[in-house]
Formats: sequence, structure tokens, C-alpha cells
Amino acid sequence: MSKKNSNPFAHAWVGISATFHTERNFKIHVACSLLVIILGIWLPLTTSDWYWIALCIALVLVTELLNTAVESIVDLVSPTYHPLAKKAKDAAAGAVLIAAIFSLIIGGMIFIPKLCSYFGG
Ligand SMILES: Nc1ncnc2c1ncn2[C@@H]1O[C@H](COP(=O)(O)OP(=O)(O)OP(=O)(O)O)[C@@H](O)[C@H]1O
Repeated sequence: MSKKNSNPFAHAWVGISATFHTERNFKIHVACSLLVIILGIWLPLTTSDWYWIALCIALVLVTELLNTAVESIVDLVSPTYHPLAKKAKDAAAGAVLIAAIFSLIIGGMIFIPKLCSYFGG
């Protein structure tokens, strides 16, 4: 396919779909995101709560996609051990970890009081 006629949305979807099918952590994050959305509809959440939840979901999925991109490039250029390959992969994994911790904190701040008042009466 020539670069001129290529569809960037199609390439983006192929990237998301390939990551979903090959990366267990991405699947877990998508499943958690769906659960959070269902829980948010059930409780329900306020509009500003949804802004934060949307930000957290996007942050985790975007960092997971970038982590996969970094891993693929590193595996391509450095199939054997190299300290810079380790640095790149560990930094990318660190980005996912920070996004996940941030999302857990925000999720806890939003959901814990609502669940307590729901079950506490
Ligand atoms: N070529 C390499 N050179 C040096 N260290 C590497 C290399 N490949 C992997 N590592 C180290 O091993 C760790 C795990 O790498 P791996 O490619 O298995 O990623 P992963 O985090 O397990 O990915 P996945 O999300 O696919 O489980 C990296 O974070 C890095 O510390």
C-alpha cells in the first residue's frame, strides 16, 4: 500500500487490535475499564466524576500502547541484552505503572465513598 493512500485510522485500529490480541496486560486494562464504566453507570457517577474516569482510562490504555510500541522497537533493534534496551523497556513499564497507580487512587477517591454510602445506607 502506498503511503499517500494509506488510512491512518485503519493503521491505528490495527495497532490497537494487535495490542489487544497479543498483550495480556492491555486485555486486563480494557476489561477493568469496562467494569469501571458499568459500575459508574450503576452507582451512578456525576459528570465531573466521569471526566476523571475517562482521563484515567485513556491514560492507562495510551501508556500501555506506547509501552507495547517501545517493547516492539527494542526487540527489533536489540534482540540480545543491552543496558540501553533495558533502560527503554523499564522506563516504558514505569510509565504504565504510574498511570495505573494514578488511576487506582482517583478510582478509589471516586468509588469508595459512593460504595460506602450505597451499602452503608
Ligand atoms: N534486549 C534487552 N536488553 C536488556 N534488558 C531487557 C531486554 N529485553 C528485556 N529486558 C528486560 O526484561 C524486562 C522484561 O522484558 P519483556 O520484553 O519481557 O517485557 P515485559 O514487561 O515482560 O513485557 P510484556 O508486557 O510483554 O509482558 C524489561 O523490563 C527489561 O528490564
